[in-house]
Amino acid sequence: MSVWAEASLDSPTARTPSLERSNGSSLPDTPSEMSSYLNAEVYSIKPTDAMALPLQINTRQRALHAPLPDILDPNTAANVRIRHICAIGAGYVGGPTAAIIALHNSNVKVTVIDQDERRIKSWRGRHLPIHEPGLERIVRFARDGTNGSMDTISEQHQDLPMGQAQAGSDRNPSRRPNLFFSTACAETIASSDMILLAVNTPTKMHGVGAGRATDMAAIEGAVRDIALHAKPGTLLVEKSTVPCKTGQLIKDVLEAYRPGVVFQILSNPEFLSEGTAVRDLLQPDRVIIGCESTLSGHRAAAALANLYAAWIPRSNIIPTNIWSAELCKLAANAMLAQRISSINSISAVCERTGADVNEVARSIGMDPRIGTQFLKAGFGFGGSCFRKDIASLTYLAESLALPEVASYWQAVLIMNDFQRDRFARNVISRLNNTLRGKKITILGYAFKKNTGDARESPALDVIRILMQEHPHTIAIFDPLCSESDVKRELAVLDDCRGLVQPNGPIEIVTDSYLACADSNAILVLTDWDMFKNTKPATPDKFEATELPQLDGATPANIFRLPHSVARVTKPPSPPQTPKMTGIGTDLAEDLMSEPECPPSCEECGSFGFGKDSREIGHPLDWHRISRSVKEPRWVFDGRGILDARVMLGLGFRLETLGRQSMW
Ligand SMILES: NC(=O)c1ccc[n+]([C@@H]2O[C@H](COP(=O)([O-])OP(=O)(O)OC[C@H]3O[C@@H](n4cnc5c(N)ncnc54)[C@H](O)[C@@H]3O)[C@@H](O)[C@H]2O)c1
Ligand SMILES: O=c1ccn([C@@H]2O[C@H](COP(=O)(O)OP(=O)(O)O[C@H]3O[C@H](CO)[C@@H](O)[C@H](O)[C@H]3O)[C@@H](O)[C@H]2O)c(=O)[nH]1
Repeated sequence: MSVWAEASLDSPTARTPSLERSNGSSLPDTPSEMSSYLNAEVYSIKPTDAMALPLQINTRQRALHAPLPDILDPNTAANVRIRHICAIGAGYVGGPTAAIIALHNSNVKVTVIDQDERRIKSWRGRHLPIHEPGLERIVRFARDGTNGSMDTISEQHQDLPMGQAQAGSDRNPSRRPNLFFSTACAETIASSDMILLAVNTPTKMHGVGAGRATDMAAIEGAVRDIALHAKPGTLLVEKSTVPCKTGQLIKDVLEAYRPGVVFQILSNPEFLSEGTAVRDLLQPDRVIIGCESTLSGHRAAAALANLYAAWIPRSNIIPTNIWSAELCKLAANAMLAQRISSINSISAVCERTGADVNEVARSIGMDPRIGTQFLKAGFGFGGSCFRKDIASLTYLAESLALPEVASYWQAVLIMNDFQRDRFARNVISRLNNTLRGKKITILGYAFKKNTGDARESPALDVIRILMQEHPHTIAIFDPLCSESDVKRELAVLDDCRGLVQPNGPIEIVTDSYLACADSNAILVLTDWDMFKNTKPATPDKFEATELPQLDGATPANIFRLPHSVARVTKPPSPPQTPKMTGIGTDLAEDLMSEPECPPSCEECGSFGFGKDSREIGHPLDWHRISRSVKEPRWVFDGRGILDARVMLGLGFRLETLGRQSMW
């Protein structure tokens, strides 16, 4: 271990001795060998190694370089010039993160690369591949530029320290594009000073650790590309959620493919939630930066901190060591999911006792030690993160010979499955234990509102269980999920081949009223505001967003206020006319024109992304639906969003998780 601690990382050309491998063997050559190496190696950490290493480095380095410069001091990175940043992975993290960094650092070029040509084409065009409230305007701003009356900020303030360029003016400047999307991976990597790793890290589906371990293939591929093409001294930032100790693996892979060349590795986990990604990125609770305890480690971390400091108070930036940074992401997700499973377990008790889970959640949430968030009972959490990150944590714990820790977190997933199963089985039970000849309507496929992400939707498992009862039709309506995405997800059901073909039992319907017509039961599976039968406090917004208001910021200057001027205040209640992501209409008018779509563009008129945003936000008329469904008008509320009295008044039989039946 001391080999690494002693590495002279302060010279960009110095050879970095790699960590000693426990079995003493050389690194594998082929990608598949490398993949198994990554998975075997990451979990072969001895508990003593995992805990002692940062301490050893700290102790050693304190002796070598005491005191190390402050990461939060802007001058610490004075000799680190970041002119070009590359984000690998144009997904839910890479795209929005790059866009916000570009927006706030107009003197830095930011290029997002991906091997998926379709995705890159979408990012370059009018139909972004992911939907996030407010994102489109920000991408337009940074990607296309504006044609205001002033010279570009980058021309005017070229010698200002990074991140301070925007603060200088209170007029609308013109702005050259500084956000790019490309499939030219090698060239982009080669010209970058900093690389953000934002590739997918799903659960391994086969082989060692299948179903639990993290599949490191995408990380490995990206790191190999970096090793082959990046300049010596390039800063590598882990944005992906990875198992603890991945920084060490990355170092080993780099050393294997590019022996002797030094790269600095930072861990900077992303905490954004889908549906609120723009708000989360603009005003994160904290930014964690894990680095090595060396002079160059601190300089690298300070360079990253300077980028964030363009819009985030330095007090919200938390420096730490790499392993803590990696682990805190898994731990945060596990604890959030654990709260949901906890309240869901209580919901089952409520149904049998007559208690109301909403009342219980409200009462316990008022204890400030517990807090109100993530206590909404429902038919289980979904999304691409919680399940796989808890699986990764349990696998890590097992690998560290901590079976009790593993089974503790495993219970969170078991409770989630239990909740989903009992919701689906209750539907079948209420419909007399048979779905033959019946139509079931599913309102909402996305795992949560305000996103079109169809991955890991808990709806899929409900559909799987319902399909075993051979319903005549399952009609699915979601205001934002695209038909092709839902079909792709449904295709993973083992017994689902052909089910979504014409005349198959599963229909994806673009009209909510058609989806509900003649239905024997309506299942509300996403908490879209449009499904609610009460007036939502904040309606679903698409182009408009729920961004917090900033004191002293007009819509036009909100992005140019230095954070010291912009004080965060609570959003006004009731909400004002929604702002267009904070970029005022005057700036919006200055936006350079968007690329045109070809006349044959399928997305221009398609369901999902092409849909008119005003139509999406239009609330459902439950009265109209009550007249078109079959008696006895069953509604199963999997998200606890429907007002029972209103539904009963319309003649529905409402079943809500965590409450006794209402009919
Ligand atoms: N989705 C979220 O809300 C969220 C939030 C925080 C953290 N994360 C984490 O961030 C990471 C990315 O998540 P995501 O949802 O953005 O994933 P994603 O699947 O949407 O995007 C990943 C992209 O990386 C690309 N890619 C993979 N290997 C590549 C390579 N070698 N070169 C170029 N491109 C490559 C893929 O083609 C894909 O487009 C994951 O580790 C995830 O756990 C996700
Ligand atoms: O009280 C609650 C809160 C959420 N959910 C469900 O939990 C799932 C996840 O919701 P949320 O956490 O809001 O969305 P994600 O986009 O999955 O974000 C989580 O996962 C991301 C990826 O790691 C992290 O960055 C975020 O911090 C973390 O909140 C969804 O199905 C929600 O419906 C509930 O059932 N009850």
